[in-house]
Amino acid sequence: MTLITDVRLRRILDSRGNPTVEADVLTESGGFGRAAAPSGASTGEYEAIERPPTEAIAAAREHAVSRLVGEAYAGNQREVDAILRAADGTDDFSKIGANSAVAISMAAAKAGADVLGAPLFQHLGGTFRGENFPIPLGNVVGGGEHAADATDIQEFLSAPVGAPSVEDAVFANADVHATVADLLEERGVPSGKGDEGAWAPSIDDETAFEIVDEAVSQVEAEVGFEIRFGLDVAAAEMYDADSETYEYESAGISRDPDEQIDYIAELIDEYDLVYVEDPLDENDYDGFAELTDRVGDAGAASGHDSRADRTLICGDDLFVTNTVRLEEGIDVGAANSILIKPNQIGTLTDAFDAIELATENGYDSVVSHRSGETEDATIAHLAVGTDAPFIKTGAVGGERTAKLNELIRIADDAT
Ligand SMILES: O=C(O)[C@@H](CO)OP(=O)(O)O
Ligand SMILES: [Mg+2]
Repeated sequence: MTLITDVRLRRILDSRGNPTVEADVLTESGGFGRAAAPSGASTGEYEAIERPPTEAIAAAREHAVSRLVGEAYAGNQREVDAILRAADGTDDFSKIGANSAVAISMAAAKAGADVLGAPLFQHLGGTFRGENFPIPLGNVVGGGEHAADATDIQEFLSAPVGAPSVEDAVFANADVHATVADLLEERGVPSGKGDEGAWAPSIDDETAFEIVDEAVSQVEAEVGFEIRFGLDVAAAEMYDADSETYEYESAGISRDPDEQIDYIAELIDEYDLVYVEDPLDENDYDGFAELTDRVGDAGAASGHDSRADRTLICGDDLFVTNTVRLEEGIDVGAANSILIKPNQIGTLTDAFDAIELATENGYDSVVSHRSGETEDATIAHLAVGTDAPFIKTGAVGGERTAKLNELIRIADDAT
């Protein structure tokens, strides 16, 4: 019944106004799934390859579509994804493009769920997936590759670790975002927004820490549950391999790797950070291991939610959702958490395998959006279906709220 009868591919707009790939998958019994590929700006060196959409679509039509149509069952995700891999024939999807691959993979999953009449998270995770919801990490101030003339650190992330429900958590992050705007206005700092909807004022990192710390405390007092915050340093973007230093350009500071580790450890201590993503370059497994060893056990939330019982050191560009790179990290104790971005690796199967490997080894998974997004909400279902403890998908903005509102609907049994 879920035999794929058609795969249609087209170019659509993403949130940055760039073209991206959308896929429709149709099945024999009338099942339908539609999904679109997101796109990164601070992409990791080891990510699967995103091809220009026109080329990715042509290549997928030529090499993948005929292998799926009349051959594969949308309900059998591993089969669909294995066919995509075989049709591509490379390790990094450089032939059909990870953008075509991930769009087809996610659309097939939705078509499979549609035939079953089940919500996507249940098709992906099974009936007995449990009752947990991920804690949303909301980007409230940012710069780096996501906004010009703003903070060096790419993302300051509100983390409502004590929220009693996903709905409370989503609204708390929106409150923190709004409170940051008030605090910026009080200081007379004008601000636009970056690619993910976070405020992108022309302030240094130190000022951003003060403002986010204050905003989080204010909202915490209002809502009555614990809110902490975290960072995506996106340090690979500031690492200069020639001088072997991290360049904080707006602050005019250079840090060597040891100084960078000390700096991050001090920030965790001073601001009681619950989450730090990519604090070091994407090739520095040993540095990640040293930092994790120093701070990984710190920062337990005060008893609200056992899912936030330590400081997460998360590998994004380090692991690129790739089980081979994650294995290397596990071997040396680099990080205690992995960012999961399906388009970094190309298929839902690969993303699942990374989550499973992480869980087996005590690493927390953080399912994530990209800076370039669409209204596609698959990652909300992926996070719930895999029981991921965190999801990072912004705080405001239509392409971000598409996922956040879907989480609320899932909790309300209304998808
Ligand atoms: O670095 C990141 O984690 C992401 C998403 O926030 O950014 P991008 O999609 O630009 O890689
Ligand atoms: Mg990142």
